[in-house]
Amino acid sequence: MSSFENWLPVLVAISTSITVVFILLRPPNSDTQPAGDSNGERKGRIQVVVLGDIGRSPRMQYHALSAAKHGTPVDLIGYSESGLPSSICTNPLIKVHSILPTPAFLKTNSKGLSLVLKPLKVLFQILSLWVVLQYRTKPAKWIIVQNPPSMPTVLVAQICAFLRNSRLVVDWHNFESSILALQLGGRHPLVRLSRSCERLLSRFAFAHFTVTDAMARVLQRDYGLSNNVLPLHDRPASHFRPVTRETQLSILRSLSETASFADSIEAGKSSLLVSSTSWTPDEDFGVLLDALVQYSDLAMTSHPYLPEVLVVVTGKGPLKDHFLAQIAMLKSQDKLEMITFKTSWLSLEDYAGLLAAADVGVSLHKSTSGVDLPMKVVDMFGAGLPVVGWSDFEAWPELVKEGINGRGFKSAAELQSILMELLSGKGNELATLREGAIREGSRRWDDEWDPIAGKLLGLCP
Ligand SMILES: Nc1nc2c(ncn2[C@@H]2O[C@H](COP(=O)(O)OP(=O)(O)O[C@H]3O[C@H](CO)[C@@H](O)[C@H](O)[C@@H]3O)[C@@H](O)[C@H]2O)c(=O)[nH]1
Repeated sequence: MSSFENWLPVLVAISTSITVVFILLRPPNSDTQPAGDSNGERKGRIQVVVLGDIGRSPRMQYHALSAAKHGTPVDLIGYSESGLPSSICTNPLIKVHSILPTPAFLKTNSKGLSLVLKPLKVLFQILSLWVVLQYRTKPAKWIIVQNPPSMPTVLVAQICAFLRNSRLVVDWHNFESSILALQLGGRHPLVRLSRSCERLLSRFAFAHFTVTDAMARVLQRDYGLSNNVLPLHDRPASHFRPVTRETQLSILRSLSETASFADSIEAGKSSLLVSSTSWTPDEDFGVLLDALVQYSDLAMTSHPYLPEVLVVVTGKGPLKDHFLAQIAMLKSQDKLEMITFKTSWLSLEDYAGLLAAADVGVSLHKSTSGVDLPMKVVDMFGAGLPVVGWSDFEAWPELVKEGINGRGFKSAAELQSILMELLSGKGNELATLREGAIREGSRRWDDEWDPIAGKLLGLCP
């Protein structure tokens, strides 16, 4: 495709969105009172917005729960694809508002059709988000919006905040431009356009939360943001917790993914390795497969003392089938004889239990920006699970302390040798890392949120 063709959908989307905004400028229940006025309802109301599946957006759920804990009414806005934890569903202060899902025919991969359908998809997203933010919810004092995606979410939230006199806080999980660069290359015009949009839009926000200190530095240095850039690290929620050996065994027996291995794990003949993912291109499961092929080969030949490994990968997402096909091929070639793979999507309670009962957690998150971090590692620490993760990016040491609560690797060969060290006889190193993980996980989300976000939002001293 020529670069003009690449640009066209974006230009059409931007112009269409601006047109739509002007058409809809005056919502019926608009409220132009200044933020924080005497209107009781509005005074503390917070909207938490993600253009993604709320059930798979734990950080946005945690924002909602924390604000509600301080007595604030919350509108939690996003797609309703996966089930939500009961702490959200039964909370009288949290109201979930579903954004209309994008129709399947607009999600085409065909290059020709995408010229027409991509702008339509963006337009559809703008309209459905707009309807929720402007018509189905009351004006709020604060809007916390997840970035990415920044287009069109942050743009729409920004305009709604302006029209309703709300204060916008951008919650930076990563940069949209760096995710796009993974597919298109860093010099692609769309990537540059996305970076410019992110930069421009972020200027108008009242404040910014970032998932790392390194990300805050990038916003200050490269995006020119000077005020209210607040690192707010992910921390485990209370449902992730370490459990006793007896509870681990009963969890292993109760979960269908692990039940047939429970005795063998108890006897030390098998180990349980867990990874969670959204099956996106920034996680290379090929690295794990390569490492396990080498591990299986050694366990079958020169290192017969190595245990069998049950690998449970949890999560939903686009690349899952590709990964399953790779496993089937390796199995048919007898390259994974010591390894059993299971994939699953579990209830929150079972997911937390699985992490607490496992031997090692694996993170393959490669960080497109270098300054974001995988939330799954935080879940694992909360459950007292040692982590082995891809470490070749700037922010990794902000989360994992080498040899204390986890180990980092930069290649399949390194991962294989770490797994051999940790799993052979489940030696002392694993026990040391487990103690470190429990220590690291003991600082919880509320301990982090209250003094930073709670203070900014006026909910905590
Ligand atoms: N209930 C349930 N949840 C699951 C399951 N498997 C995974 N999850 C959820 O899915 C998350 C992992 O999804 P990813 O999309 O792989 O997230 P990540 O890379 O670990 O971190 C993301 O969020 C960070 C900020 O919070 C970002 O910094 C990072 O870039 C990324 O977007 C887990 O933390 C967990 O909440 C499951 O079986 N059941």
